[in-house]
Amino acid sequence: MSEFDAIIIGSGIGGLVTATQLAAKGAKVLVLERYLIPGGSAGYFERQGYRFDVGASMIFGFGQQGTTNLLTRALAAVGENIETIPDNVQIHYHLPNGLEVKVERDYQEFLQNITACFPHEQQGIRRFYDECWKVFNYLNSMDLLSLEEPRYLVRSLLQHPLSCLGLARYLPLNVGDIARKYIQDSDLLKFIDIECYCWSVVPAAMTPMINAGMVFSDRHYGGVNYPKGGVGQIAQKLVQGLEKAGGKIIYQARVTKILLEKDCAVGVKLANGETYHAKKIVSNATRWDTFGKLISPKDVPINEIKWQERYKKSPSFLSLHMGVKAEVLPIGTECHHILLEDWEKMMDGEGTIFVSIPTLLDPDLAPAGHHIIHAFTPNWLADWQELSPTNSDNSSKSRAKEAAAERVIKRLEKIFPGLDAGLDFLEVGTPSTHRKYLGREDGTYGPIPRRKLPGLLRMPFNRTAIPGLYCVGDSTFPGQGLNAVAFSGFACAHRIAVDLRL
Ligand SMILES: NC(=O)c1ccc[n+]([C@@H]2O[C@H](COP(=O)([O-])OP(=O)(O)OC[C@H]3O[C@@H](n4cnc5c(N)ncnc54)[C@H](O)[C@@H]3O)[C@@H](O)[C@H]2O)c1
Ligand SMILES: CC(C)=CCC/C(C)=C/C=C\C(C)=C/C=C/C(C)=C/C=C/C=C(C)/C=C/C=C(C)/C=C/C=C(\C)CCC=C(C)C
Repeated sequence: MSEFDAIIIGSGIGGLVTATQLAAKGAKVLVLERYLIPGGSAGYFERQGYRFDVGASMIFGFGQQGTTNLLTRALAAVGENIETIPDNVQIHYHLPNGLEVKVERDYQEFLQNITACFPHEQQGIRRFYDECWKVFNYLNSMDLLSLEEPRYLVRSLLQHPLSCLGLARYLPLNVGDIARKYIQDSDLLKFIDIECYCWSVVPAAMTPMINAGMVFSDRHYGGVNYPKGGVGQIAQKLVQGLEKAGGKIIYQARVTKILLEKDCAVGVKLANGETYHAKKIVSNATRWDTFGKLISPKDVPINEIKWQERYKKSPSFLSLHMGVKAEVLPIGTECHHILLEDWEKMMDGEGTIFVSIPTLLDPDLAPAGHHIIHAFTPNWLADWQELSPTNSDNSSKSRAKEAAAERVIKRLEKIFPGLDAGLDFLEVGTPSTHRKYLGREDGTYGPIPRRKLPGLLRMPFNRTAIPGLYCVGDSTFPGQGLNAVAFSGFACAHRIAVDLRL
């Protein structure tokens, strides 16, 4: 007998949106989280008076209008909301050959900024970004639910025929296909590459146009907004809403096995030996952790093996969580920065540096007179494995961490002179830290195409080939990003609710 309608493995934002949506529809839901607190990559940790976000602090989906404000909507569905602080510049880019661009919240101002750098491409710039708006306006005109639910598709097609057909046209396209229609300047095309890379971890040629429509337009529409109290608040409030709606979450509950009966998923087994049963099982773990670990290799369906031939793990990150004296930040410093000195190194390990300074929006996250600087840069687990304490002595790993942190800080001194001298706190996270605390294989940021694929067409939805088993999070359509995994949560809960006849 099933104790629950649905068990959700993992309390990342994808898992929590699925859980809250189902609980709000009256389902009996259990969330099992291996760590001490909810949120996964959107969690937090506290040290010496600082509250650090685990991941980046650039949050989409908190707008007040339209249908793409999925975080606002997910919270509202369980009677919750979060005070947010608008971020007026999405990113301040510091790029090769002195190219400096600020992506202002105001669309016209952003177009002026980028046109000032490439005046000969004025028309192409406007046409490219206007085409992204077309995608966004299609998405933002309709309820965003499961594309695996035929009645929803028919209803959407009848109510919003232009939006549906427009989206269907863009589903197989990548940003590079569109950008090259309008833009010739090779440096401007490189700028479009980093505009994509900084959230999709692949260049424009491999970044789905639907996701670019979301990011490149919503930053000027709903805007980037920071949750007061830190990114961790989103998961905390979703859990509060889940419990109010009758759902349950258990922490330190690491699922080691998804139980199958007659090839159907019927329950889970925890590391402590306990078992739980439910009508539907949802995995918020990555596909690599789900198929091959939670589902034993002999039971992995063939379509999952094919998926792994098309998608590979993106690198993880080397993260520097810094507490700094306030004087380190020049007046007018923006919250998010991208630093890259050589276009050729954009996708290399330690190539692009990402910076978030959330205390510029919420000063309460650091002791008075101090700021948080979270700097992170792509990094591979393999580069640390031979240094792991099990293979050699711990000190070689510590030295390597110190040296890597020094390299990043030295480069950041160009934007924040005096950073090194102004350091009050430093904690360095490696790919193994991400693997350990987030339970993500190799600490990966998520799946990326192995080669150019047709946009989002090959990204799987929530159902899997194993009856009763669903996936949610960044290993499912439409991929990485908090608002993206929130969409995947809405879609997953919608499909399950229909399957459960709720
Ligand atoms: N925009 C930003 O600044 C920002 C910040 C943070 C995260 N993100 C995005 O969030 C996305 C990740 O969200 P997500 O929902 O896919 O997943 P996630 O990795 O954040 O969460 C998965 C959760 O499942 C738990 N888990 C994994 N295996 C488990 C097991 N066997 N048993 C129990 N619990 C288990 C983990 O501990 C974690 O809490 C990333 O793609 C990233 O893009 C964005
Ligand atoms: C009916 C017929 C014929 C067809 C159906 C067609 C149809 C209806 C299609 C519908 C498609 C849908 C609904 C698609 C939905 C797509 C969504 C919701 C996509 C959302 C994407 C969101 C993304 C990619 C958000 C990313 C955000 C960020 C910022 C991610 C991470 C950023 C960083 C890690 C970098 C941070 C940077 C710095 C500098 C710190």
